[in-house]
Amino acid sequence: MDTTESELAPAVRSILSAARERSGGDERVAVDPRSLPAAFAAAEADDRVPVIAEVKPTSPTTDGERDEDPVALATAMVEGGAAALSVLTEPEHFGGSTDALERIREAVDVPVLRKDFLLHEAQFDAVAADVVLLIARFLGTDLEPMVQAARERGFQVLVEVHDVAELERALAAGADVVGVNNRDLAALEVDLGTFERVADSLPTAERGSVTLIAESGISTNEAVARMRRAGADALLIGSAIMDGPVRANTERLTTPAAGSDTEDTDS
Ligand SMILES: O=C(O)c1ccccc1NCC(=O)[C@H](O)[C@H](O)COP(=O)(O)O
Repeated sequence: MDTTESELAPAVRSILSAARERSGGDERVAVDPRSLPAAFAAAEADDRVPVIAEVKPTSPTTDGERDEDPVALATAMVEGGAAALSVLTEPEHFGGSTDALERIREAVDVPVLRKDFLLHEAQFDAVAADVVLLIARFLGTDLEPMVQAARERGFQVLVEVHDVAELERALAAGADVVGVNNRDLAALEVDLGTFERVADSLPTAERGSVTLIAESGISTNEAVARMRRAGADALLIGSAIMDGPVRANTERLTTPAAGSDTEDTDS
């Protein structure tokens, strides 16, 4: 891990400590994944903003917990126009489960991202998904072998970064889908300028071959437009969809806003 443990918010230290202890599956998983880039292209062709809607029952920065059936939430997100889904499988801090992911993936036909804090290869074998998340900040020199181990099982890989140095490490590890998290996992503060700065540093040679996803803190159509102007091929949105009626929230954020060039005031 690049960041020293003491720099992290206490909640994140607790998440990592639990993640280190979590076991994997008994048998090696082999996946025939639904294509994430194809799902984004299909959304664009249908005039929808490509959004990965996140089933996130709770989190360290959320008050309360949504206890509805995760399959009902996921289905409503797809009905609202989500191109893909992200499902938290972290149980202790996000209220997620591998069982929920399994049931959601059976119920929908869009790609499903497993959102978790994966630190060991065996943890890939806990459940099949179309995409797995690997967080550059927490994997250090293990990033490249973890990317390879995920691909050997058939998973597509979303490598999450937060700054330009992590973007360089992600590209060196062979990432072709990169998520830029606007949430600083050390301080848990959100700044939409993070995506703008990191996307701007993507080398010209990589622009056609890397799918860029803006993650976290996106709650308005103005923020959606701002991330798209900065080069986001897709957006990962959790709280703004989970906070209220998920179908209507997804519909609002996947529908390009009239006047999307208005100045955004989100920080
Ligand atoms: O969301 C949190 O509170 C959180 C706390 C500590 C570590 C990670 C956290 N979130 C992970 C995520 O990346 C988000 O769930 C995801 O990007 C969606 O963000 P948002 O739209 O802001 O819910």
